[in-house]
Amino acid sequence: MTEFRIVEIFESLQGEGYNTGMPAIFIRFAGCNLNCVWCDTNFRQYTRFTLEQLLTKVKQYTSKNIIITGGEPTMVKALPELLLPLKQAGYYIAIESNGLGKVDPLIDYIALSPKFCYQARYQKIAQPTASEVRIVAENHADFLPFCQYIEQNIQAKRYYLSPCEKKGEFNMFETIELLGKINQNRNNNKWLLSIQTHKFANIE
Ligand SMILES: Nc1nc2[nH]cc(C(=O)O)c2c(=O)[nH]1
Ligand code: SF4
Ligand SMILES: [Mg+2]
Repeated sequence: MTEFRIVEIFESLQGEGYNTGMPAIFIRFAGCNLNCVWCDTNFRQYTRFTLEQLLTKVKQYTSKNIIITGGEPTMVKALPELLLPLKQAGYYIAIESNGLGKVDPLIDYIALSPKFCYQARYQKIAQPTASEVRIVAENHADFLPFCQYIEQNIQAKRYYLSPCEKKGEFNMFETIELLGKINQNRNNNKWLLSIQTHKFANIE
């Protein structure tokens, strides 16, 4: 029987990107194909859930929005087995992915966060379309060329830079400075700022 490796399930508000404030049930899957030094998620500790246990748990919450996250949820082979019954039950499903895997077509909203620290891995683009792209801002001479490369190769409605949290500090100045540079000489289709607002609101 299929088992899902789940780090946590909780109901909260989307903290990041265009849907900030949207109530949602977060399903955090274990496992990731990357190992970013500033990763804020323990994706190695998990509990096993059967499909039935997972669906029962989800239905205990009030929200009709689901955010599939991780870890890296595109690595979860059995994901379609979960997505189909969730869609049939009327849930709106969003995903948070690093963009290295293909996103299932049943997903309604795709947020991709390509990682500059693994830029060589993005030479081949697995998922060339998204609802939004969010890149964690890094202070490096090659960072903005990476953002431009992603903008050219992943077609999205919106592009964001997001401050990076290291040891409880956000590189806010660096981030807005980078935004200024990438938006120089453009009025529309600007890159936007995405903040992990849940960390300031002290919610999950
Ligand atoms: N509130 C809240 N919003 C989020 N958006 C993306 C998250 C993630 O960890 O993928 C996250 C998270 O962990 N909490
Ligand atoms: S891709 Fe995301 S979950 Fe995976 S190591 Fe990097 S920050 Fe952590
Ligand atoms: Mg998080």
